[in-house]
Amino acid sequence: MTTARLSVPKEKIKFVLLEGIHDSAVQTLKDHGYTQVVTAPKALVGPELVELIADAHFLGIRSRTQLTADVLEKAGKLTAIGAFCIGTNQIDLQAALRRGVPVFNAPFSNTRSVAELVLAEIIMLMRGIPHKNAVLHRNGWVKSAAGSYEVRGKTLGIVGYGHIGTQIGVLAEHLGMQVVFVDIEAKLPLGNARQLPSLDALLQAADVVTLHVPETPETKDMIGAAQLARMKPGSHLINASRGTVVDIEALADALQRGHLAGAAIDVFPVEPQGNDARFESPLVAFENVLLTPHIGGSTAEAQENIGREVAAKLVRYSDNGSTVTAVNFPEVSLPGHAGRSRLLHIHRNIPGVMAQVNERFSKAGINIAAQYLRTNDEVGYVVIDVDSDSSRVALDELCGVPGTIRCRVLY
Ligand SMILES: NC(=O)c1ccc[n+]([C@@H]2O[C@H](COP(=O)([O-])OP(=O)(O)OC[C@H]3O[C@@H](n4cnc5c(N)ncnc54)[C@H](O)[C@@H]3O)[C@@H](O)[C@H]2O)c1
Ligand SMILES: O=C(O)[C@H](O)COP(=O)(O)O
Repeated sequence: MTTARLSVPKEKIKFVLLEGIHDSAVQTLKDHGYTQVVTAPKALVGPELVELIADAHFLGIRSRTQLTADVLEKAGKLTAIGAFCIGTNQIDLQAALRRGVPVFNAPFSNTRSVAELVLAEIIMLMRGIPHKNAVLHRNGWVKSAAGSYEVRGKTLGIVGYGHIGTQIGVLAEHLGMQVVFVDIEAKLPLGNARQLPSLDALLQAADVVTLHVPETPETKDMIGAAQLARMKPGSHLINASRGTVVDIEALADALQRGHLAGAAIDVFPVEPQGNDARFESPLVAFENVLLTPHIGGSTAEAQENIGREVAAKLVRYSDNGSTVTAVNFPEVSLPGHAGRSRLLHIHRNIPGVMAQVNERFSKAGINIAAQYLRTNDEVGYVVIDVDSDSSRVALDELCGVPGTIRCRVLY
């Protein structure tokens, strides 16, 4: 891979924001002097995506845009990526790291929105509302208590007790539910929640099972035919995590046989690219399934906050070099550098790079005012503050160091 020298004046830095990212992001960028912002309302794929990001310095996406190693390879100027959501499974994080591109996300801003939706779905499912609603839309009438239950006293099983799972547990207890959960980590149970030793134990105990794990190789098809068979007859499944976590054919089969009384599904193995595309799923046949178009985090509050939060992280990286909260990159927290020039150097983590940097600066007579270094297994990130009149020479020296992936001077 060739070394990228990326020192661009602010007004020439190009941001591309896809998937209808909230205007608060554009406003935040403008407030900080970044005026070249291109937006698109949906996810892009193939040549359309490659063409738009070919000269982008910063790219903002949500959960739909797939940033593979191949796509990243074609975005030679890319400096950082913002995932304006929680999940980062749509990005090849290792490929981005190897290209010296940090990835930032919004780990909390939409979690309350998901928790509120799931809480509503628990009640809707336990009262059989999806089916009753569908019947009335066909001019029918089903006034009956059969299959309708209060949630009070019932058991909610939470799979993945993180930011979303914990909030749902607390809200559900307020409704009088018993809460059990599983997680790969030992977690502090909030309220009266209890951590169970296995997924099987949870599936056998819960009246409603709700999934809140990330997409990983371990969570792929985590709920398949065998797990669905272990759920209580007449129980309900909610998935607002990732579409890959549930085997949809197996779920359709469990619903068909009447083993499950209902489900609420917000995420799907294959989702349409945008609002003009067609949605296909075997679940459309079931009136007892609440289907939503991946809108768990789609509220005005969440999207506005995410827009501001992730744009601010990109601005901070661009203005200051800070990589704090990057999900794939050595994290460096940096003070301001008023009165000095700041150089950023991203290199392969091989022996001798720092020795080379210091030797070259010493030979060129460049005084280092401050230096910060963090590494991980693959990459080193060093930030060097120098007197402004030596910044050009310093950049030339830095870019010449063997192992350099990227070097940049901040204006
Ligand atoms: N539907 C939506 O619009 C929407 C919105 C936000 C987030 N999400 C999805 O929800 C997921 C969870 O969000 P969060 O903020 O709670 O994340 P989080 O990282 O705070 O929590 C995830 C929890 O899952 C646990 N976990 C990981 N692998 C596991 C496994 N194999 N078995 C059991 N537990 C496991 C983790 O230890 C962690 O406690 C996100 O990764 C994202 O994919 C969807
Ligand atoms: O990962 C997330 O935060 C959710 O899946 C929401 O994704 P979205 O921004 O594409 O709605």
